[in-house]
Amino acid sequence: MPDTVRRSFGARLQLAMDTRGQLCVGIDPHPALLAAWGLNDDAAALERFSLTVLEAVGEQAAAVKPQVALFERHGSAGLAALERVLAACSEAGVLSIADAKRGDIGSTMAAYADAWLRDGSALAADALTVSPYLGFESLRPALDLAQASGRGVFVLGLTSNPEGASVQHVGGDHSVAARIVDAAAAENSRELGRAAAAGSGSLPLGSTGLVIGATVGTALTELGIHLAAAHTPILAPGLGAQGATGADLRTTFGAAYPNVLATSSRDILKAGPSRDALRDAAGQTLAGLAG
Ligand SMILES: O=C(O)c1cc(=O)[nH]c(=O)n1[C@@H]1O[C@H](COP(=O)(O)O)[C@@H](O)[C@H]1O
Repeated sequence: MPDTVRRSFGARLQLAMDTRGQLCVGIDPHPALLAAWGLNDDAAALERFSLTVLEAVGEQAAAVKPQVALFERHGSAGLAALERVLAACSEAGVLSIADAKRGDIGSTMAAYADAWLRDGSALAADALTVSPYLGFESLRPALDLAQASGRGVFVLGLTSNPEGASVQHVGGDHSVAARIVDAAAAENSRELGRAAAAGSGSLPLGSTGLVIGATVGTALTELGIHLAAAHTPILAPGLGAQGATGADLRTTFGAAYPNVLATSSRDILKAGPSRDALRDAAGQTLAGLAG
């Protein structure tokens, strides 16, 4: 990333979605997928798998999202493979979202931010998934470093798994999820206000995103959560393998749908290792998102 005029993550994501559409392809090299692709379950195979996905869908996807857990399975060799995959995303001009779901007390959060969001870090990605369950403000080091370095975060809001409701729905009209959504919106208002004051013009999206599952159905309405007027990017996992469709996304998010980056992993990855088949699968998913 050049040191001169650095664009925000929100601006870069908006450009990528305007040009390529609203699809993020998850890079989740599960052991069963590696086997189905005829690969061993080792670090070299993770890299080959990931680079194949990147080559296949790099021009269709607004972003790719490597699932860090599946690299951690292979210890330092797996993380070294992830470093090379993140570097390859950057060289290919494809936004990378490291799905590590980090969250800790502020002093430790600063170290996670340093690892994933600092220029020059071997694991630097364009954005990182983070967990707010130690308190939204515990994420401050990541929020601040992301904005300072032209990167972003996606904060877990309403996750795609059914168990998430037992924590995230608590509080009714003042649910945990609604508070996270409001905190992200406030963060983006401040960022966009500073950008406008600095003469950067009006930016459509801030750099503090939310994770809201494609599978959440009517939960947004039930919890009284309104996303339409917010400048918050929304990462929506749950397409395909977890059962959600493009039509579900359009219904669930309504007027906020333009801010949604829909993400699918296994449903696309199972088409590999043929690059053409991966491309076709991503193309079909994109067509479903367009309606
Ligand atoms: O942060 C995420 O990406 C995430 C949040 C969430 O609520 N649900 C969810 O499935 N994910 C991730 O998104 C990916 C979904 O994979 P598939 O179900 O294969 O499409 C996995 O890497 C999950 O860890």
